[in-house]
Amino acid sequence: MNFKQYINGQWVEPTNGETANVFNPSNDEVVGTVANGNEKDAQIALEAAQAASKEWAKVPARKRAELMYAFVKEIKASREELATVLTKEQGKLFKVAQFEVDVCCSFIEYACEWARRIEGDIVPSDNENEQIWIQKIPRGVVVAITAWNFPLALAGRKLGPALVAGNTMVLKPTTETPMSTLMLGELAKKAGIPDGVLNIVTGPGRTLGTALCKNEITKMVTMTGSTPAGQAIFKAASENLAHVQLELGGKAPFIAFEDCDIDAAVAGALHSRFDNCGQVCTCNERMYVHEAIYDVFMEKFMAKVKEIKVGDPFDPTSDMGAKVNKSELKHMVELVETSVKEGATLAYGGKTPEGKEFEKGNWFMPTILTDVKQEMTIVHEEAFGPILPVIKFSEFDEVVKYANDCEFGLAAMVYTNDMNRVMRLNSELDFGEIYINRGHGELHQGFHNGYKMSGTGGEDGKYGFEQYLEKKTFYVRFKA
Ligand SMILES: NC(=O)C1=CN([C@@H]2O[C@H](COP(=O)(O)OP(=O)(O)OC[C@H]3O[C@@H](n4cnc5c(N)ncnc54)[C@H](OP(=O)(O)O)[C@@H]3O)[C@@H](O)[C@H]2O)C=CC1
Ligand SMILES: O=C(O)[C@@H](O)[C@@H]1OC[C@H](O)[C@H]1O
Repeated sequence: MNFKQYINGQWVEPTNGETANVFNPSNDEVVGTVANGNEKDAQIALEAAQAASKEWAKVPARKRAELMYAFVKEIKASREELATVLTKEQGKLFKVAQFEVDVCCSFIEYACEWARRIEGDIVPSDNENEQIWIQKIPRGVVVAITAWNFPLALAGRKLGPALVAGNTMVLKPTTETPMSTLMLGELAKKAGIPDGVLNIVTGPGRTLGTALCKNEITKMVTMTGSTPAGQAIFKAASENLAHVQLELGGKAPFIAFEDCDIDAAVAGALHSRFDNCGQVCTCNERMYVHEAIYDVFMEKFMAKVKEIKVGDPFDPTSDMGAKVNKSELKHMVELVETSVKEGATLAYGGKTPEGKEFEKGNWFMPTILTDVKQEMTIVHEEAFGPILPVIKFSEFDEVVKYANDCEFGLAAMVYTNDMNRVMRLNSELDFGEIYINRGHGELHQGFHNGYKMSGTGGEDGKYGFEQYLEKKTFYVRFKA
């Protein structure tokens, strides 16, 4: 598969004629090429989005939603092809890739439900014969930049609300996993989305991405990815004070109190760490288990970890695929080495599985570290992979202090049946998204909101949709 830039409803060569290879994380094979675009491509795509923005904003929201439902229909019709490409470029289990296509669709469908809820206000004035009208209008051109862990779902999460709200978009997927996102271009065209409303370009974030963010045409930037990249984007977008929505890194604590349902907590801890090979921003990145249940909990948990089958993502019996690239794999090895040097015990995994099938690709075993201390690197640095440090705790105040001792503040997971404790945790845990008695997994009608270095703005739900709208206030005086 070889892709060009999708601009103004056409597939066009990058201005520099350069291409980049896309590699299969499971076997290192080249699965396709994409445009390795630059600043010039960014300008061309932004001008196309700008040219389409006035007409698209005039389309009644309900009609926009009808076109987006038609887009969803086209995506659903290509579910198997999209999921196959997604697995080949990202390495995720095929069944997870199929689910991700469904999630991309449900993000867009959720946004369509807001089409007839774009409501402003008429506010009484302090002056006689005057009214105040606060109107909700589209921002204009939105730049969306996505990460490699859920490229298709993240695309739907952003283009859905942006386009339903009446904006046009330039979408830049990561160079790691761009192909399934590029396929959305053809499907949007088939659905009747007007040319220029959705443009999809590929190229390095530091060059093409930065050019998109700092351009005066850009009225909003929505990005999902690492904190350092998010900070760079924040700076670039500040040149024209574009509105910025950043979903960044995380280091979610998972806390099992002495009164928890141990089997439920074990199940929640397991999937919250190893889903998508641990490459989810809300993953269980550090686990705190109360001393009273530690032995029985860890016996059950380790038994389940050892059952995890790493393997071919197209094999329905596989439980976990490969890491997305070599540098991520190297990061896994380094984190384990550092942890052991700092005094942790490698209780399981910590290396590439044995076997011929693992000689190529970026394979890493589910890894458990015990005898971990709060001050160790692994408790603070995001792994974003299948490594879990475990700490035994005794007191409530101690574990809350540990949980909050983190530069990130995205998600936290807690298992307890003590309502008083839940209410205290609600006020004392410094995270934007807290799961009580269940593992991670946000819903569209929630609000995916990172505190501290996990981001700014938040997305999803009512508050996420609102960010794709600008307000315009009229003071209207009339003759009585
Ligand atoms: N909070 C959340 O919801 C999520 C957070 N993440 C975080 O993202 C990280 C992993 O994803 P990963 O893709 O490696 O993240 P990166 O931050 O490396 O890249 C994310 C996107 O940003 C682009 N980018 C990078 N630097 C810049 C820049 N200076 N200006 C403009 N765009 C830029 C990248 O382009 P390119 O790579 O093509 O150069 C890519 O499209 C992890 O830290 C994880 O925690 C991931 C998913 C969800
Ligand atoms: O960004 C993430 O890692 C999560 O928010 C993930 O992205 C899309 C999925 O729906 C979420 O689980």
